[in-house]
Amino acid sequence: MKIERAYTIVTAPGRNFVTLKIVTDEGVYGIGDATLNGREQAVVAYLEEHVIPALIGRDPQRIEDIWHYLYRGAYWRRGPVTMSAIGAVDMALWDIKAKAAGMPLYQLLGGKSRERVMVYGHATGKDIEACLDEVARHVEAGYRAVRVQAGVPGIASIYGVAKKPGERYEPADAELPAEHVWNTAKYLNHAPRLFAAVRERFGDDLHVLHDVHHRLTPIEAARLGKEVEPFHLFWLEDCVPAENQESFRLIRQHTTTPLAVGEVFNSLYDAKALIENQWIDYIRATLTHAGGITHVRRLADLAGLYHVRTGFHGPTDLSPVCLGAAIHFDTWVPNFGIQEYMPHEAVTDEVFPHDYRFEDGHFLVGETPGHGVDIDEKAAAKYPYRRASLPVNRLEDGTLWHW
Ligand SMILES: O=C(O)[C@H](O)[C@@H](O)[C@H](O)[C@H](O)CO
Repeated sequence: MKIERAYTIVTAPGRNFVTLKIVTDEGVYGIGDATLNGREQAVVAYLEEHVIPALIGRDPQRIEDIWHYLYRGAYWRRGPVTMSAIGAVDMALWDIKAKAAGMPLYQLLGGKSRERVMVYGHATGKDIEACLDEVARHVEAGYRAVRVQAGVPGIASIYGVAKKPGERYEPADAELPAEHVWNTAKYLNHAPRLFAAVRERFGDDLHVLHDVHHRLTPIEAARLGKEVEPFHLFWLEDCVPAENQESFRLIRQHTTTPLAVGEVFNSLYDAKALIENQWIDYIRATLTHAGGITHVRRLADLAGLYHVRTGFHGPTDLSPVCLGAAIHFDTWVPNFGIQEYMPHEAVTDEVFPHDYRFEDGHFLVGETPGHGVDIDEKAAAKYPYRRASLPVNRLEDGTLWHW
């Protein structure tokens, strides 16, 4: 088998997505998700100029060799653009291998470790009351786990909370970055009240999660983790920016609140110290941004040695292709924790037909050979790319902060 053709498809059904399609001389094709929110065209250029020309004529079944060819062979290692491009190639090649074998992807990985994959949904509201109503809506829909984010009095806009009630939250909401204002003291005083209210209304059984979105310093994160211990969070996510993995040592010394991190990681090396020192409980790197199935499998295996479980990133800015492949991975991976789920818009699902199903707070993997997600190129052509950027955050004195 040989790779005959490969090309990128950029489409915006609801939001921008980049898909790589690899076609073989035997007619089998595979697709991979290459979407890097707010930086989509950088990955397209990387794929078209540097990756696709080097793939033509290669044997698509040699996934391992192609992975190293693209990683070591670039000389310049890691980084979100490179790793998302490699991730898309890798996902498409696993899709091809599984189709050629006539098996759903999870079978090739090692078979089912579980019957279904628990997900967490997002409940957000402009204040605690509105957020509780959203939690109730999720519980009624069958969710066992819910991430809660509420507006904070005195902070005009907050991460995760839509501008208008009932509106979908999409962070890349402007052509150039919108400017938000942040106040750590107000947030820290308010956040524990939200978790107290959730426990009060929904009891002990619901899994409650929260995303700090990288905004605290280590000692502030330690305070938050410690103060919310009575509310037994499933996890506290991205409590500090994690380039300095050592920061988590300090947080860990102060709190038993479980910690999750890694959605912006693109390599095992971003998480190595976090895992080996058991400073975290859940690793959130996912297939598109961290070099595909081949690399994330190594990361998950390392994590498993240290009791760290997976909790893959699953926002709407990863396409159904990444989500579908992730559900196969989640079905197989022994040290699975949870899968994030932000439902895509109906137009997105129309462009990306798939066989995974959501039922009773869980995903059920499909049985179609491959990863079970396709792209309808005709439908995709109806939704042209529009530049969209993630916001920036400033402190009240104008200092640029972490968004
Ligand atoms: O926990 C999450 O799902 C995330 O924080 C996302 O929603 C990011 O903000 C988004 O992926 C940025 O592109």
